[in-house]
Amino acid sequence: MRVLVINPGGTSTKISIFEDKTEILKKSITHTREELKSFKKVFDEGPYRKKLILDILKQENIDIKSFDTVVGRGGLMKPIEGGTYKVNDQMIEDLKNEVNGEHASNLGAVLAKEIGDEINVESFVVDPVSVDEFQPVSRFTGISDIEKASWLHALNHKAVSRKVAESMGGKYEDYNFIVAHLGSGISIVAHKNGKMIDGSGGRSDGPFSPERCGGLLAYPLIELCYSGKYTREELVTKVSSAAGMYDYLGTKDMIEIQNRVDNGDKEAKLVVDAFIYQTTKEIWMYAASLEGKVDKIILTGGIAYSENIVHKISENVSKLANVAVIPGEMEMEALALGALRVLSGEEKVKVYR
Ligand SMILES: Nc1ncnc2c1ncn2[C@@H]1O[C@H](COP(=O)(O)OP(=O)(O)O)[C@@H](O)[C@H]1O
Ligand SMILES: CCCC(=O)OP(=O)(O)O
Repeated sequence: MRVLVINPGGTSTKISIFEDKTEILKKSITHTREELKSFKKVFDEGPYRKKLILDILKQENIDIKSFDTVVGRGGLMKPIEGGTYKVNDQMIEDLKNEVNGEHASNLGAVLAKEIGDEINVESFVVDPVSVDEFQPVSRFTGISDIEKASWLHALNHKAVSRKVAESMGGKYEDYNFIVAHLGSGISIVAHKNGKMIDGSGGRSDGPFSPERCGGLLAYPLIELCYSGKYTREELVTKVSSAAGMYDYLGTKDMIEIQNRVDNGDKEAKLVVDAFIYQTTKEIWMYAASLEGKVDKIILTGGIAYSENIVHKISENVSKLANVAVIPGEMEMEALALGALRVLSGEEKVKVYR
């Protein structure tokens, strides 16, 4: 089976080719802010990103007709349970109408379907961002107009959990994990026997990240909204891509920030300490969702490459459970394997309605 995997992100489009479970090609196209500025909506970027993908395949002398399936990172469709879904018209319509918000991953299904349709093969998405397995009690905020919903890096969460479970000799469903995805966005989630029952994610919840705010205080936020300092659009941009480390230190690059710390920059040290403190607190908090029965804490995402941060968080949570570190992400592999599981009949494909 030859699988084309497409993963559109805020600043990149990643593609991989898998032959069965083996990745034979991986490419990442970086998009600058300037480049994407001309598109009003994420959805408008589709044709541009598609052309870049097809150009790479051409450069690599890969015939698109050679693919047996195309799989994309699923975005913000209606809340659904985890699994592999065939891309259908309803899904495309919902993504186009941004039923659950705007995010680059919304293009995953669109690009997979367009290329799949062209070569007459099925297209899929796996564990989209809108996978919502929260238990009812996790949804309360204390204000009936606002419900907490799942909006997180579900694909990588489930992929690293499956990997760690396998290394422990069991299945994802056999264990309780707390997974901290530490990337440019952060999500920290309690996984109970294969379900993400509670967690903090990309929408102003949890610790601040390299580019996003964390959980915000209601009253100061109301004051800021009505202060006239920012328009609505500016504030949305700020909390989603110009907050966190960037707002405090002017960069989202954790390697640079660590260099500053190593060179004695006290301000940078305090911000990094605050990040470690908030992340530690959040991990301990989700232990409560698992009644303290935590089989493993998993640290993943780009920041999990940082020896200093990983060491400090691991020390801070060592009384709770052992820590496994899977730096970076396993998204491309998770997408390919998700499609292969349904094509081989190992797992039933899910229908999006
Ligand atoms: N070796 C490293 N040490 C510390 N931080 C790193 C390292 N490599 C990447 N990062 C940081 O990880 C973050 C990006 O994480 P990543 O998981 O790639 O996020 P995304 O895919 O959401 O952009 C950036 O802040 C980057 O600086
Ligand atoms: C919160 C899940 C979606 C998300 O924010 O992903 P990125 O951090 O890759 O933008």
